[in-house]
This record gives sequence, structure tokens and C-alpha cells, in this order.
Amino acid sequence: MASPPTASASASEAAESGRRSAPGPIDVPSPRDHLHHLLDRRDTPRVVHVEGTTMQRQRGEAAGDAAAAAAAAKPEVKLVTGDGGYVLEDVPHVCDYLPDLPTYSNPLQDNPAYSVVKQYFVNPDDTVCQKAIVRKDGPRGNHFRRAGPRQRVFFESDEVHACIVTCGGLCPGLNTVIREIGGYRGFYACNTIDLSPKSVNDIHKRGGTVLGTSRGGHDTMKIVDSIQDRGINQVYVIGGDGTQRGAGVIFEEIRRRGLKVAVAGIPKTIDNDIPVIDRSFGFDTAVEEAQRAINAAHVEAGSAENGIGLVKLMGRHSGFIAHYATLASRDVDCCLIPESPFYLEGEGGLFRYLEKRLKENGHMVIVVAEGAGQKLINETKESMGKDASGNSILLDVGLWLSQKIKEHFKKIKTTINLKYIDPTYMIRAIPSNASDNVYCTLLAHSVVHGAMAGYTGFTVGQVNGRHCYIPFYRITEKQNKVSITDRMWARLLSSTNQPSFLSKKDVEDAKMEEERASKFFDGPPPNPKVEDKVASNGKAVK
Ligand SMILES: Nc1ncnc2c1ncn2[C@@H]1O[C@H](COP(=O)(O)OP(=O)(O)OP(=O)(O)O)[C@@H](O)[C@H]1O
Ligand SMILES: O=P(O)(O)OC[C@H]1O[C@](O)(CO)[C@@H](O)[C@@H]1O
Ligand SMILES: [Mg+2]
Repeated sequence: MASPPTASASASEAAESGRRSAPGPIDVPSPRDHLHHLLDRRDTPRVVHVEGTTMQRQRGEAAGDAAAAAAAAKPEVKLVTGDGGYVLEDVPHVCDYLPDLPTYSNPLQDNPAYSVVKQYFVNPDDTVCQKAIVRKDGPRGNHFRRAGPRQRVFFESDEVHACIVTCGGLCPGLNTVIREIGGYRGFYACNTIDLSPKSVNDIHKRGGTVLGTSRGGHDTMKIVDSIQDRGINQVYVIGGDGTQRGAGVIFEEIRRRGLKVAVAGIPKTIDNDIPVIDRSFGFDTAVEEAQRAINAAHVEAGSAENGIGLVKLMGRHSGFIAHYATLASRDVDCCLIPESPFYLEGEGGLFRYLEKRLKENGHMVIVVAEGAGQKLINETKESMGKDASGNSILLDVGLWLSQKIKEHFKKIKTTINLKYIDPTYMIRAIPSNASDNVYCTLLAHSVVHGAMAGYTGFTVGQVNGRHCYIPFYRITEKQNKVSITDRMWARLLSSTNQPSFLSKKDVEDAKMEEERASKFFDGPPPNPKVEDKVASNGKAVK
């Protein structure tokens, strides 16, 4: 019988043999393939691969030439491999480039509130697995460093000079995170009143961000100059994929300058489009608030003859809010999201379904995510260009669809009553609900613990219910999307009874695409093929 696969080849060995021909669409990657992928990431040429306790720098500052400097400015992949196909995708630490920093005992141990906790400090070796489901003969897979307080910290409380920045769109919960980070010294100290500025005291009850937010205008050098000039040593960045990318470059520049500054991200986006993590804060609140709009649409539609209620929800590229709001409501007859293209005319099209549903039920509710149907709209309308951050400005699918539906029913001489509701900005401007509030609080604590422990260049996130530290590149390399080949989307289809708008070929293509993506982004599969198993000497095991 084959021994359990491991991915413990050295980085150089892995990089060398990693460039084999691309496997076919139905191949599943071995843990070694995945390791190669991590080592070979186009944007991540610098690799630190740790086996046991040995660290090998593949390329870096030592060469001292321009190429090395350029390489040094790129993200570094830090891998630790272990038995049974265990891979830890570790995050950078200030000691990686400032090796002799002093440490201090964590002041939390003197806080009476925490004295009752059995084991408050996390074991430094604790890691969180990315895939909760594994099989007995499969590899243990990808892991991230567990978040939480460490016994030794790299900053003294009095020495901390933190800054917080929020970027991108609004999101319920922003103020809760700001409040909890802002109160860091209060968090560790006994007298929280002295250390929590009055101004942040009740900001978690307000929507928006007390700091303000913006798009565009990222200038790495100016930002890092300002961090340096002001003597800031902890930078907390709250934002979506763009913001985390920005934080990644700030971190690289800080490391290049050799500053003792921790850069840490807290992922924010109501669209829930950040990969790896269970969900982003504010999403739960958005889904809950969307119910009010859907209820209103349902009441309006049900009160009129041939009533149609149409609700637009946010979701630029990912239709999670529409998806979950539909599932939660049960009053929705059709949900349209960016991930699932639809068409209007003919058999299996939207209009036929609307006609059928109105005949059966006399009214109906449609939920559409703002990014849905953009290709269809673009056939007749010019695109709107980009926002200051480079995101495409979307055409209003709600208005467009309302118009199209009205035209269609006019053509077939049927009177309808269509009410279009656009609650998008109202939804994202509210304060977070109770569940998001707790989530934000814990995320904020976890991120502060990470920075205090000297970790940097990471985003805090919940993975399989546990908080962990995830390298920036993992959060920004792709977007989290609704998988239309997943059971969850099938549940929606079975609850609304809407057409899937997909041909057999579309489904096959989608499956193949998702398999390819998960092959490279989600770590080793639970059960690799036997011939893909690799022993610790790098040889294939049969
Ligand atoms: N590759 C990048 N390098 C540096 N800065 C970036 C990069 N991408 C985006 N940014 C900056 O990050 C900030 C936020 O980006 P963006 O407006 O796309 O919002 P976001 O963080 O993705 O949030 P959301 O999509 O939830 O609204 C902007 O100031 C933008 O200039
Ligand atoms: O109008 P703004 O502020 O650019 O934001 C719109 C975008 O922000 C988000 O709320 C978050 O990315 C998207 O759902 C939406 O497309
Ligand atoms: Mg974004």
C-alpha cells in the first residue's frame, strides 16, 4: 500500500520539476502539484520553504543587484511542509528581516478578566486547515497559522503607535472593527476607560465608517513615507480585494525599508467576494436587510393584478447577497446573479418563465444582483468606464430589466404591474447586526494579536469557524464567486423553480472551470490519484 503522500520536497527541487505539462481538465492535483503551484506563482518569485525547522531563501536581497531588489519587492511565499501532505502557507514575520528584535511578555496575562481562561494563549504551532473535509487516505492539505494571543509579543503596549485605514465601499461593521482596534491598549489594560477614546465609544451603533473611505489614490511611496514620518508601527487596513492588494504593496515596501512595522488586513466587503474565508463581515447584515426590500416587493406584487416586484441587490461580480437573500426569503420566484448568465427570449428564457409564473400565481418577485446580465445590456448600451480604483462601473440591470419586461408584456398584450425597488445603498449604510457585530469584534481582536506577535503582511480571516492569518496574496489572487455547480445554488433553483438558463455544455464548462480554479487555489484535493502521490524524497509512490 502506498504510504501517505507528503509535499516535503525542497523548494529548488520543487521549482525545477514543477514545470511539467499541464494536466487535462479532469486531473486532480497532487499535493506536490499544489506545492509547485505555490512555488511557481507568477507574481511570487520569492520563496521561503521550511521543512521542519530549516529555512531556505531561494532568492532575495542578498544578491544586491537590481533584479534581486525587484524580486525583493514581490510577495514571498513561505511554506512549511510536514507529514501526511501537510502544508502550512505561513505569513511573514518582522523577524524575517529584523532577526534580533526583543520580545516582551504579553500584558494580557495580568488582566483579571482573562485570568479565568484555562488556556488563553494559543500554541504557536497551532494551524487551521483550509479544507474541513478530508479522507483517511488523502493528504492533510493546506493550513494557515491560527490567530490569537501569543505569550510573547514584539511590541510593548506603550510603544504601539497604530493607524487604521478604511477603503472601498461602505459595509456594515466597519465602525465595530475600528472601535475594537482603536481600543487596543484598553483591550490589554485593566482600565479600559482611560485607553478607549470617548469618540469611538458608540461608533459600532452607526453605519458607515467614522474614518471616511475612498477609492483610488494609492501611492505606495507617499503612504510608507507618511508611516515612517509619523512613527507608526502597526498599520491596520480594512477593505476589500483592492484594499488588501494595496496593503500587500505597502507591506513589501515596509519590508524593503527594513521598518519594524506590522501591516495587517481585515477583509471587508458586503459582496462576500473574498476567497478562502468563511464569509466577510457585513454580509450577514446585508442579507438580513435585503429581506425588508424583498418583503416590500412581495407585498406590492401580491396586491396587484399580474404584479411583479423587482429588487436589485449589490454584488458586482459575486451574487452571494442575492443568492442568500433569496434562500432566506422563500418569496422569490427568480434570482439572477453575475455567475449564471441568463437570456430573455425563447424556450427556457426569462420571459417564458415570467408568463408561466404569472398565470400560475398571479404575481411574482425577482431578485437581481447588480452585476447580473451585464453582457446582455452591453449589447445595446455603451459601457460606463471605470471608477477611481479601476473597477468597471456597472450599467443598471434593474432599470434595464424593468424596461425589457414592460416591453415584452406590452408586446403580448398583457397588463402587468411592475414595481422596481433599489435598496442597495440603504442596505450597505446600516450598522451591523448582532451576529456581524460579534464577528467584527473577534476579527479585530485577532488581527491585533497577530500584529502584536510580530506577524505582518497578513489578512485575518475565519476559515472553517477558526480565525487565522492568511498571506495577502491568497486573498487577492482570485475572487470568491457563487459556484453554479454547487449544491447551494441547486438548493436555490429547487426553491424558486426558476430555469437554470444553462445548457448541458454550459454546466460541463462551468464544472471544468471550477475544477481548474480549485486545483490551483484551494490546496491539495482530499483524495489524489495514487500515481500522483509523492514520497518525501520527491519520487512518485505507486
Ligand atoms: N493593485 C493595487 N495596488 C495598490 N492599491 C490598490 C490596488 N488595487 C486597488 N488599490 C487601492 O485600494 C483601494 C480600494 O480599492 P477598491 O476601490 O477596489 O475597493 P475594495 O477594497 O476592493 O472594496 P470593495 O470592492 O468592497 O468596495 C483604492 O484606494 C485603490 O486605489
Ligand atoms: O458606488 P460605489 O461606492 O463605488 O460602490 C459600489 C460597489 O461597492 C460595493 O458595495 C462593494 O464592492 C459593490 O457591491 C458595489 O458595486
Ligand atoms: Mg473590490
